[in-house]
Amino acid sequence: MAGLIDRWKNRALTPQTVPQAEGMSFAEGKGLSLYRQYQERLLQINACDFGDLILHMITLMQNHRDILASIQRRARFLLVDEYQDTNVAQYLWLRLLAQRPETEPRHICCVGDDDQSIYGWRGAEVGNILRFDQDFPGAKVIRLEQNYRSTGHILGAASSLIAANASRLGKSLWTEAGAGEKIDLRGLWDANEEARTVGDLVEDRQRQGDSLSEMAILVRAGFQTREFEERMITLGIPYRVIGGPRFYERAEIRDALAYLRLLVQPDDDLAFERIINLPKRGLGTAALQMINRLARAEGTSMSRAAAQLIGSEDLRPQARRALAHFLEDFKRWREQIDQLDHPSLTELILEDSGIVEMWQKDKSPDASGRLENLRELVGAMREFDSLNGFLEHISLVMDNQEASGLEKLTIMTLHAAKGLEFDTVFLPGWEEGVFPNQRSMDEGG
Ligand SMILES: Nc1ncnc2c1ncn2[C@@H]1O[C@H](COP(=O)(O)OP(=O)(O)OP(=O)(O)O)[C@@H](O)[C@H]1O
Repeated sequence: MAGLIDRWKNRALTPQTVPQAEGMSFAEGKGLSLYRQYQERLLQINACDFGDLILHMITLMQNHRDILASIQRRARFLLVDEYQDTNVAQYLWLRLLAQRPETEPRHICCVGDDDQSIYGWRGAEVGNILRFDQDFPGAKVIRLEQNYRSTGHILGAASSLIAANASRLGKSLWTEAGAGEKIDLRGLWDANEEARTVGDLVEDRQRQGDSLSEMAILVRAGFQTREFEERMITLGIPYRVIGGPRFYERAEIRDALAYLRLLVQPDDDLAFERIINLPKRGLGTAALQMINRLARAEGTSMSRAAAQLIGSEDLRPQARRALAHFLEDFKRWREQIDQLDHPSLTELILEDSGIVEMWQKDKSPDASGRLENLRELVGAMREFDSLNGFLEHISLVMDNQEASGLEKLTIMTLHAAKGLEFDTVFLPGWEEGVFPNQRSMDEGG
């Protein structure tokens, strides 16, 4: 619901202006009415959400011309960066600010690059920049075509790729930096081979005296960092993941690992505590405290204390039932250890426990990335002979504390890399469905 409302706000739609058909689109037709109630509640508690910051300004400026005029008098020079990433609401807000009376000078300067529009998925409208000279007649368009960042070969390759884009103003980049090294293009079998090859190339460059902090691996989606992280750990190359935790430190991965650890080691209290109420199964703090107290009193593990508790009357019946289910699930999964291979067993656990469903129902923007990470985890397990072997590997990986002060190789998504510069860049995973991402092909933007 939060996502839906945010998208409406990005398009400058208030509860009064959401089109009727769209208003019926959520919660069995209640979307619009929930939006209205949400706005009323915000008003009652004198609060604004992020989208309101601009939406209220638009409403205010549209309905109170005197206020608009006074703001226009104060904001005489407008400078906008990353114009290609503005959404409808920001655009309308800007138009209102910029439309000073004809008799007064208008000063607005927008910098942007239609070829770098990467935020369509959160409401950015590349159309804003494409229409700029019509929206602001008389504005002068200056093409900044000299590039200071990249060498000739890189510009050439990038320009010919982007030439295939459908909506763009078009420009021809050039540089005085010289042709530079050629782009090294290789077809490799899978991510594992990519990680090996990149690892070797990084080492080669290090031997030639290149600094690790001048090298980066850029991936399209978060789950892809895993192969590279493992390879760098094996080679002892210090690395950092920008824009998010390292793969095995991500919350959903730690959750899944806790399930697996408890599976093979029922006395692992840390794992037990992490997942006892994840996904939520009505075993809150009270139940947990009771299990904890009993475990300490008896000098036993929480799993064993929990098993005792379900035979007693101490817990509320609902919590007792939930706890019994939880323990039965684990008993059933343990019986499968010898029947199923460990990736299939993990898939089963992720499904049965409700973890997958929990993320499928989650409407936050990173939920689909978390599901991808979980799939990647199952994929990673296939490289090991047994569950124990895999878990041992993980403890080694997790132990590999981030060394501070050292030069590090950077691993990050292309989105996080915007505006940064490196001497050597590796771009793995350019394959159907990954880059471009399948979702962006299906949904556009
Ligand atoms: N006139 C110049 N002479 C030399 N170097 C320059 C010049 N202008 C920009 N640069 C260099 O080019 C790089 C990119 O500059 P800048 O960040 O201003 O570009 P940008 O177009 O705003 O980038 P983006 O598209 O990411 O917004 C920087 O390393 C900067 O130092």
